[in-house]
Amino acid sequence: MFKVQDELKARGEAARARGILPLFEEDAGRAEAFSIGFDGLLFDYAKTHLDREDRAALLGWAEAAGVAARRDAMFSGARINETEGRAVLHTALRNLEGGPVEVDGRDVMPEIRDTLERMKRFARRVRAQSYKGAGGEITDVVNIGIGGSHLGPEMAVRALETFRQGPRCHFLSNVDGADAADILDHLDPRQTLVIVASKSFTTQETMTNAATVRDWMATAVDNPAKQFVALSSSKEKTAEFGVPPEQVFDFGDYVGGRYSVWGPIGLSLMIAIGPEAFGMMLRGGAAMDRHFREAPLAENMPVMLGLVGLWHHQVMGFPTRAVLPYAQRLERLPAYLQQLEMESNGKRVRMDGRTLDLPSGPVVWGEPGTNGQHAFYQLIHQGTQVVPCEFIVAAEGHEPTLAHHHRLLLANCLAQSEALMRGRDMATAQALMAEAGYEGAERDRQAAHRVFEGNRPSVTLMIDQLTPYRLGQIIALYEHRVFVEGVMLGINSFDQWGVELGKELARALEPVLAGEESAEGKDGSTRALVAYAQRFWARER
Ligand SMILES: O=P(O)(O)OC[C@H]1O[C@H](O)[C@H](O)[C@@H](O)[C@@H]1O
Repeated sequence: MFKVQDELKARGEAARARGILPLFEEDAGRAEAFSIGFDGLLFDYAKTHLDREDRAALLGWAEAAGVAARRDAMFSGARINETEGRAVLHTALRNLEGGPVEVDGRDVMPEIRDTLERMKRFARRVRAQSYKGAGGEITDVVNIGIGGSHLGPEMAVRALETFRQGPRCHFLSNVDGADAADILDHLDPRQTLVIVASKSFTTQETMTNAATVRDWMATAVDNPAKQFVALSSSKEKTAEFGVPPEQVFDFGDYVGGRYSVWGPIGLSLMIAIGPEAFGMMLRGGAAMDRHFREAPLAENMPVMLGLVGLWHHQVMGFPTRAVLPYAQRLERLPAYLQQLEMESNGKRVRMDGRTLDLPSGPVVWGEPGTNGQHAFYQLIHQGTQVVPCEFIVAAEGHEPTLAHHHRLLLANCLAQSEALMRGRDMATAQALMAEAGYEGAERDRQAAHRVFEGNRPSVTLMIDQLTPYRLGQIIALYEHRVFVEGVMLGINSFDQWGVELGKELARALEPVLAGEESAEGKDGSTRALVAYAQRFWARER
């Protein structure tokens, strides 16, 4: 195993001491050498501590970890999700111009194409208003799902609002009745199409919400199941629920939940933006797949984004990373990436069963700029923790009459990465305070608060404009980045055993809360919290 602890740790320390800005002075070609342009995207990682030798060392690690071979195994349909015994083929969902993809000798492309055609036909009918609810045309679509069956379509529908001509889409996910109440409150059941999105069709939150929405619909519609669509891997369970088979869109177990927006789980998106625009998103994803498979590692965008991630978290020891889209319509991208990255790489055991000897994936968080600037950027600029930032911004917006807004947005984005890198030293701060009339010790005290350490790394992903194609590229870029980091850490990015224990305990606690089972055996804290709720309920009744 390549010893990152040794060579790279030493490199990380040297890089920290050296800083970022001097690298631009030493290397006039740095901006070009530390960026990758591909098919309309510009990924700039020049504002990091990496120099050419550090990068070569990271690439050495990628080679030693067998990233290329593992990537090829994934695309080939091998069962690389070893803890669940599954192939990992979300890429096949967008392989529409490619050749066959086989799992155990069976080509999965015909079933993928067939389902996509059925989705298109259905989406067209809803959009053309030839598919009708009990009260006429469908004005609203409610997608019921959680995790991977929620975040992808919700994020993408919001991102592509400019392209929406179809009915309004709502996303019901939380088992909190408030979520259902707030969404249903504004809708007419006779004109609402309900999509139950659940790969397993057993997820407690989704099935509870689906039953509630079916009851709500039954108050106004004779046959509510007719206005239900199911997206799932389990045809038996969708039949049990009563969804007509022609309204069930299924997919293979080789599509993981958090990678599933490209197929049936994306139906609400397809209804919103239309099959053609949805197809453009698939094309964008496929273009990134080709790049990931073909570009040499050093010029490979997902590989380099992954290496920068590992450099920041595993080598430099920065505990989190912020995703900061300067695009209001990408407001759900950080939440989407939280699942993609943290559910994929937040693990402490390697594929071979050994405990990781490096930190696993970082905490990922973020909010759109410029809003974040007026909230948490204080910590990013002057806090004691370094937060590597990932900026995403388009050169142009979709509001031609508001182009001046967009220039301000872009100026703010670029200013932040510059400020993080440059900082402001004590001498400059002192001069500013002297100008403001402070003197002596008071000048220095005031100046200390206005110092910015600088040397804080960021990367910027720049696009021309946020379109379905670009969104497809961006999602696939992040999917492959997560893959690269997972392979290099030796972990399985495609299972999620860590979510199971809480589910089991919740199932056991419900009857305890209901008073049907005793709280005996529970810890004192849990017993006290149960007792508080029960006392409250007793008083209410
Ligand atoms: O699509 P479903 O089977 O309903 O699963 C929904 C979600 O719940 C699971 O517990 C996992 O944490 C997610 O990876 C998954 O996307």
